[in-house]
Amino acid sequence: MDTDIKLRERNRGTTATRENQEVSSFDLTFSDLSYTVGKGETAKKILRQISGTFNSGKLTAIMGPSGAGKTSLMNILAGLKKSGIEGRVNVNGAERKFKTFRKQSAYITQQDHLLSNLSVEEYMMSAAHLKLGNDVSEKEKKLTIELIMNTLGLTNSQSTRVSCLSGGECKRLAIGLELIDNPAILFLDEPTSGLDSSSSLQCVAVLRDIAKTGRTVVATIHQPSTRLLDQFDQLYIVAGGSCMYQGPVNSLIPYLQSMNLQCPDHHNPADFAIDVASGEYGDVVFRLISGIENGRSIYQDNSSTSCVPSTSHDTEVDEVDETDFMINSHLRTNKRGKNELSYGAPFHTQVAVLLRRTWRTIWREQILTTMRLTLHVCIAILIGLLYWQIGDDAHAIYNNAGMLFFNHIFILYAAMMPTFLTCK
Ligand SMILES: Nc1ncnc2c1ncn2[C@@H]1O[C@H](COP(=O)(O)OP(=O)(O)OP(=O)(O)O)[C@@H](O)[C@H]1O
Repeated sequence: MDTDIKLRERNRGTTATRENQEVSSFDLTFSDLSYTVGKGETAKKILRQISGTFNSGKLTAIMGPSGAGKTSLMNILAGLKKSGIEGRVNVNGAERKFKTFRKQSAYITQQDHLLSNLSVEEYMMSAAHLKLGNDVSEKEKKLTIELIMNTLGLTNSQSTRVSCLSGGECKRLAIGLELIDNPAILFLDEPTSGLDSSSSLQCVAVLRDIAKTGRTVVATIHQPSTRLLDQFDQLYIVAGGSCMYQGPVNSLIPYLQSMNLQCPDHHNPADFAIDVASGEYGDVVFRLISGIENGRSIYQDNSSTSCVPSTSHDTEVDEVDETDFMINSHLRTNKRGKNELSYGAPFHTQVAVLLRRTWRTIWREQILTTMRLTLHVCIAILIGLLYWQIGDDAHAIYNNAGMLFFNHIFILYAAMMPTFLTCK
């Protein structure tokens, strides 16, 4: 209760400075993007001169049948793939610069690679130390993570270890960790995979809130329910490496209707669109791709002009409520790392934070720690008995060398043991 009040007070305090906050928004456009893997006869075209626009302040879903090229597209846009690519990717109209872009954006993978023995708060704090560096005070870091946890609904679980979190909470934690250094563009690969419908809704609602703060949020998504789909602002459908639809979610059905494709009553529009993209309604995909000019246009359900060039978009950010602003204001204050291209914490801080974090995780592996302690004690007794008082005996030089060799090997393997035992 106290924390709630404090947070509200802090929030009120930051609201006063709202006018002074610079909102850096990044519109991502890509044109004639092709992606080919392999060479010569084995070459495979994954993306085919695809174009599109992902606007700031919008939550965009990339949808499509399995193998259509969604992940490839997102990896290319996030800068994770660099070879075999043709075409242009622009940020706010200027060519994307990899070094800058990697710092302006964050990529949240489908699998959360989280350390299971840390609590939510410890995890967030370690990330804050690493990402925000020494220029940001401890108090400011604490405030930042408190606000992120509050916004993502993780406050009640802040002392819970990752191993005990639900799937939805793990996903929200993964998002929270990326939010600490205030990325302007957020890519998420299937953020709802493995979550039940209510956790999926919660997760996407969080993403929607983040988008409302002026960020560009792009997520690939598989078979969303109608309710889930409604949470998204924009939809980008990939079919066989080409763009089949780009536009607002609620314009999807009118677009398909304009191509003589009638979504059956009570049918999930997302499922219908995927069926169409998979070719279940005949060879209409080509018409759909031409209709949207392979992503060069954005469809709008407007009787006079149905398609507008993808560059003429509305970048106006929706009105944000108190919660949205919490992310907006406090995270924006931490933008120095992004804009000045610094590397967050200096090397010695990184080493110290990572050592502390590793020590905690190892110590909390109770079975492992007990085993290691027992093993060390047993081996120490054994070596002590075997090589008792040989150090002063010049005749036992080979035994001395043998003991040193044995100790080195033992220390080496004992250090590797946690990796063997904890890797899955
Ligand atoms: N490096 C590669 N070498 C060969 N084929 C590849 C490579 N990368 C991707 N592909 C192929 O490209 C196609 C698109 O892959 P991608 O992962 O982008 O699809 P997707 O739409 O994300 O699928 P899913 O929804 O199943 O994850 C697939 O057929 C995949 O096998």
